[in-house]
Amino acid sequence: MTARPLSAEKKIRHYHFNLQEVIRGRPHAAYFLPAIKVAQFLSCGCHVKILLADLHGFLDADKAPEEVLEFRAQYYERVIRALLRSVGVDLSNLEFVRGSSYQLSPEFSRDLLRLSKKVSVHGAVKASSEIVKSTGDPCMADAIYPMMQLLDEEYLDVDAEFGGLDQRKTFALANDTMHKMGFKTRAHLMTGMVPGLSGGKMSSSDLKSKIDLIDDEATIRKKVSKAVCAPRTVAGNGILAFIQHVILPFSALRSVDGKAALKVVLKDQTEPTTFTNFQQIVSAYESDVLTPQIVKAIVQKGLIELIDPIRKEYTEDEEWQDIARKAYPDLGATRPQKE
Ligand SMILES: N[C@@H](Cc1ccc(O)cc1)C(=O)O
Repeated sequence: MTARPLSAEKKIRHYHFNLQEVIRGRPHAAYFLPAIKVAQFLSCGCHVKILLADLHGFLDADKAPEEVLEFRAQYYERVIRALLRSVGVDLSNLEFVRGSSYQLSPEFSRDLLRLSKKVSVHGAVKASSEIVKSTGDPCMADAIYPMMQLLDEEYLDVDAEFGGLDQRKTFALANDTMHKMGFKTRAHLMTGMVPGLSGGKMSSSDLKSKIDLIDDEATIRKKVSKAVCAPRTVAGNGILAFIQHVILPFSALRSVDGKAALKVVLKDQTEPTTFTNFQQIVSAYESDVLTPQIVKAIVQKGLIELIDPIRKEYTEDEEWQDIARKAYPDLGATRPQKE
């Protein structure tokens, strides 16, 4: 998807997207991926609603204990705003909605009961199987979770829902079920699951390798330099994936003509080469003129550029730091994290 604005006629229709965030671990650098997508939606003239799914976070095998939900929601909202500001996009068409702000209403409860008569227990558990952390025997929460996610589309009044590929079973359930409730069936947009910077899925529980959005320059450099990045190998390479999904689209969002451009000095060269798409980068990497050292340096520079304004905002904002302490009491979240 390019960052080119939609035609004026389409703009008036105002698309709604819903980017969901379960309040799990602390947001980290992988969040730039959906942030870039949201930035692209916004720059195309869409109206974006970000659902801070606090009650879902609670339902999901105690990922977020009830007493921290409010603070995590506040922390997420600040981080995501700062993240999008750092990408440099106009936020006037962006809205945050707290799940608990409507999911506890009598109307929602009644719809949930209605929906429970239209979905089989097996179907509901299957729908959430790639999302909730299974603890063996599925509990009722695992079944309630996807049903609430379906109703969210209706209650948020969106035209489309955007999420990772891991949402596909819930999206399939929505396709099969929404019409049975007299609700319209929404479009579902999915991004692939991208390898993390250290290889494997980037996870907020992997504290050592994950790059926090308030890490300082030295820490970012160190973590990126430790990342696994096999020469000539593109598959499973988190550094290249980050260039593909964040650095290149970020450059496109920044440019006047909406086109990506990445200037790089290749091995044994003195003049920079400009890459305009990922395929060119893949070819250069496979032939080793673009080396692991060079691509790591690209990611270090890009991350520092993106994270710097977020960390500055955080360090200057005592209220935010206080929220962080309450949201993540175990992490000593007062200062930008060092290893
Ligand atoms: N299931 C989503 C979170 C979510 C919750 C409620 C929704 O309505 C949408 C999405 C996830 O795993 O991140």
